[in-house]
Amino acid sequence: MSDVQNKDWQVEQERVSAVGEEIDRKVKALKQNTGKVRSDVLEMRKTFWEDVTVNTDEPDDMIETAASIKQQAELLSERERTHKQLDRHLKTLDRLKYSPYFGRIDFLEKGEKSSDQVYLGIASLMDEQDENFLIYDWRAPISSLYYDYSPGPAQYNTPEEGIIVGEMTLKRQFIIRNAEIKGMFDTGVTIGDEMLQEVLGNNASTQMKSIVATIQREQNEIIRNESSKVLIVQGAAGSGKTSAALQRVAYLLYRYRGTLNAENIMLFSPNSLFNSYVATVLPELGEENMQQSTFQEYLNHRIGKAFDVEDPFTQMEYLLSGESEVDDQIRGEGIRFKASLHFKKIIDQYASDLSSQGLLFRDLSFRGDVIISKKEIYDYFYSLEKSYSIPNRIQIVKDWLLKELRRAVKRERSRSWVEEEIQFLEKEDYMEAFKKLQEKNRFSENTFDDFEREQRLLAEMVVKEKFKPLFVRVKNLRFIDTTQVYLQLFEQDNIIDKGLPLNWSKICTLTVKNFHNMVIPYEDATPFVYLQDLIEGRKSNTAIRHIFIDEAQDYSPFQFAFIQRLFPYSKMTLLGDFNQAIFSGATGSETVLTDLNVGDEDVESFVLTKTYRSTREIVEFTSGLINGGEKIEPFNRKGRKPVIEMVEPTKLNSAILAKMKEMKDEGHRTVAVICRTSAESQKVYGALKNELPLHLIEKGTVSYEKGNLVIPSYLAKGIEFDAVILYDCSQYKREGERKLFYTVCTRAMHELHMFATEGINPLMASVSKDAYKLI
Ligand SMILES: Nc1ncnc2c1ncn2[C@@H]1O[C@H](COP(=O)(O)OP(=O)(O)OP(=O)(O)O)[C@@H](O)[C@H]1O
Repeated sequence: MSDVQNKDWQVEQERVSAVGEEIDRKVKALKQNTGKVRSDVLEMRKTFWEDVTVNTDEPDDMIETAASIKQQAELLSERERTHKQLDRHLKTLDRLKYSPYFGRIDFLEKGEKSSDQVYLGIASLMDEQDENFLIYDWRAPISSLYYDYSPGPAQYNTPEEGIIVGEMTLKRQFIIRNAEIKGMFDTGVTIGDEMLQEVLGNNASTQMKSIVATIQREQNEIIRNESSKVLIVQGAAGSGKTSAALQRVAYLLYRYRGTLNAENIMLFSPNSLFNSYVATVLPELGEENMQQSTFQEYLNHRIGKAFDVEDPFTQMEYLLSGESEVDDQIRGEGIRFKASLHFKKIIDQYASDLSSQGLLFRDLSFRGDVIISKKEIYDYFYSLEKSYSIPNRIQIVKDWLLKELRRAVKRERSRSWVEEEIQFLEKEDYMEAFKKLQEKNRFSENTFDDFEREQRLLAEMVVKEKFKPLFVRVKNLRFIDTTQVYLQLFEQDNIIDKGLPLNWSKICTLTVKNFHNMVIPYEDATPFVYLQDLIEGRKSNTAIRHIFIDEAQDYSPFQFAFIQRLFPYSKMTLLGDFNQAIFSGATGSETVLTDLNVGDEDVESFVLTKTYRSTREIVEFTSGLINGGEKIEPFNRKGRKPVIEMVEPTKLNSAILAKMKEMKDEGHRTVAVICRTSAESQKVYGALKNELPLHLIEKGTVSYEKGNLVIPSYLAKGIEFDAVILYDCSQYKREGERKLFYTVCTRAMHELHMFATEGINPLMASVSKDAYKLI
């Protein structure tokens, strides 16, 4: 290091220490404040019931009591919120103390005499007088200079003053750990190769990390995009789509602080494992996590317990098992058809036809007798004014049915079964009836009249209790036979007559059979819920303002249209890679990335071709597997070539065991054996679990630890491992599995080792022989 560099280093270290002192001061002040709020909260929790006036004697008192409880609860929750905020702030300061910033730029604004020094960290920090920024938040407008430019002319955009032009005179990067500068580089064009090398060369983590220190220019564009309604990011495996998405959430929360909260943002992710994988990024950046769900969870929630909804993983297992080529073909055709916007249009038309005829209802029965028949409901529905929408008419029918049920309750009171039931009532029920009578002030003394009234009340109680399920059913609109209405599409010839797939009648038989077995195949779940919404009407969700769909290639055009309808006021960010469309790859259906039904003016698309996860050698191998792979640009990190090792089937398990041990000894912390199916994973796990510490990942697994893992192919998407061992790559034979094969190989950061029992698979024919080592 030269003297000048040495001096710079010293000056910067002094600044780090000075900033550390300021942080200490702020922490001290904040802790005092937090302590006060914490004791307030504890005190309030302890004395909660002393501070509310509880009196339940009279209705008026009850109202007053409720109001008092509410007021006290609001006070408590306000204090708790403040406490949470202070706590978060403290944690952020703690992180800043450890590593206050990662970058510095000197910027000379046009017309100014001296340049500003801008230090960038995960949050901003003011000096003691609260006048100057010691650290700028990485999301501040000026910080974008750091990501977008190298030294020289530069500009940035501010919401208040528009574009600010000037010159960047210095760009410096820091690696600071425990308040000590460990590395410092003045950089040129890109954001330091050195720094990226350092970050990417590390071991894989079981939790995703934030990338704020090394965000690349093209990623920054995505993170800060504010203009588009639908933003689509198509990016190669490992190009940082998920990372960009999460930093974008953090950016939006910063940019729209005060109007946009974490609850207003929703991320649809591929599975529960992925949910926990990404869960630490935002808290690490001092932000609350957005809402997260899988689309499957949403569908399950909507369809309820009446049916088993098949999940995409079961669908995948079925397709991979290749049990019957013919069944596969029919199922595949059905899946393609039901994923399409054409099918959505058919359902739209069908729903509009249902306005004049064809809706189906269920009888409402009580104790074996039909009290309102489906025919009566049908007649009532179609007697209503046709200009009312179906959902409006359904509401009117509901009100009518509730009225009819109340009438039935009255009729039923004098039936003999009621008297019998009364005999079996518990003492508490009598007491309750007695209390009610007292409340009504009608109970005078032990007269005959009183007895009569009590009997009437008891009868009403008994009947109402028995009628409860019927009321619930009507309120939940379960008098509509949605299942049968959906199945009509497949049972009546005249409803769908255009653009039908070849094996339509077989698809119909299969669909009906599944529903009768109380199973909704995954491909039917969205169309079914969509039709249900058209009939019942569903209030759109207005709370969610921004939707992120990761692994968007797994969503069909129909599913995306459905999501858009649910969240009409929401902006959308879709991130995906059509080379990893493993579900649609297996069936050849369209995905939302290939068939997006939104106006061009609303859409902005970005393509990420640089990839960061894997070593150059692994990328050279994996990009040979796909069309257009030559466009993928690996980050220059050296490693060993992927290896394909021939092995006899009987020796496969022991070879895997030896390889896992070897990888571990080489210092890899997460070593994943990726199997094609879940059945295969279970077999490997069973065979090896007593030989070394091993975790099996299944579709319900929510998190995983470092170490040795066995995981089915389709669950590995989105995550990464130090070393990947492919169980038996000879099995990936069909063209439909190319994307699956590409996806599993791209999970490896440092090592990719493939075992093969029947030689190289045909999908590898397109890969240059130089890109792997065959042993
Ligand atoms: N700018 C960056 N700086 C540092 N690391 C990065 C950067 N961009 C991406 N990475 C790293 O590259 C890896 C892949 O990133 P990520 O999972 O976000 O990619 P992806 O495009 O979603 O991948 P896939 O489609 O294969 O699931 C992660 O380890 C991530 O931390």
